[in-house]
Amino acid sequence: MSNTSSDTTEDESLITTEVETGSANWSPALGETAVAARDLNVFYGDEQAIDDVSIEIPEKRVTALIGPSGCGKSTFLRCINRMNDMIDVCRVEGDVEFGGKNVYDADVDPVALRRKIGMVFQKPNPFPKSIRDNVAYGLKIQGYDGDVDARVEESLKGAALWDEVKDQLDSSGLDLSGGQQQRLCIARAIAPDPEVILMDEPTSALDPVAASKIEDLIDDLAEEYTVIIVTHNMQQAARISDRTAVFLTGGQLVEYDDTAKIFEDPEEQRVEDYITGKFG
Ligand SMILES: Nc1ncnc2c1ncn2[C@@H]1O[C@H](COP(=O)(O)OP(=O)(O)OP(=O)(O)O)[C@@H](O)[C@H]1O
Repeated sequence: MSNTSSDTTEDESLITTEVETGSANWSPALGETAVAARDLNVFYGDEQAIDDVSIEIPEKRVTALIGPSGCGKSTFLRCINRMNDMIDVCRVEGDVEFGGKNVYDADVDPVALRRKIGMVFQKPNPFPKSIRDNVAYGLKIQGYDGDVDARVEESLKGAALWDEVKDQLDSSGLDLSGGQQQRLCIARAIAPDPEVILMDEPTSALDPVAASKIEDLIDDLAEEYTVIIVTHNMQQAARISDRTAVFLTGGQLVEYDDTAKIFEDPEEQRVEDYITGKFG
């Protein structure tokens, strides 16, 4: 959607790359690639957390990253918007392409990148500020010169929270329920008009009703945004994602395909064993 936005600068623009044809597990109907990793290796000191991962993630779809604890899902997710830059011992080799550019190129501004690739974390983390200011925060930092209140309303509507909070925009975001706080964080992530939303286990700290609302919301978000979600919940991955990437121990991407294929007829025995609960 923001390909056409007037505030998109050349540096930030997303030049979507054509999906390689002939790839055995690629459905042409998926459209263009939003994010691609090429020969990605990630290390924490001497420990390798991602092992030579290449993947093309389609735009405006939900892609789930699943796999046992410690297999590198969160590390991979954090590579996409350079959140791993914050970790001193972390070293990244290879490319992550977004907008036809490697996000690790020297001239990429990580702050601008994170406006285009927003992130939502496991535990809702609103700022100790009003609901309005939580959503407006990123807009103010980027010097947004449009109508902030209108953008706040639009973002809260986009996060399916507006009806619940429209009469209390000056109340603290911390006074909301856990599920509402998480939707507030989603509103905060979509306010700067991103193209990709990364979600790291966004429902695992929520009760089932709140989690179900976020799942419905993710489905709606994928009409406008590319959603990449780490989840431990395989039913959730099966319910909400179009594509599923299975990481296994050692940071290897073992299988990546349409979600139905992964859950019904995976190619790899190790994937079948993981999905049927034989390990992990
Ligand atoms: N900040 C860090 N410093 C050092 N090692 C780390 C750091 N973060 C992750 N690791 C290591 O990298 C590997 C991958 O971790 P990561 O959190 O990416 O896996 P994960 O699949 O997301 O795990 P989980 O499902 O438990 O969240 C693990 O061995 C972990 O111990």
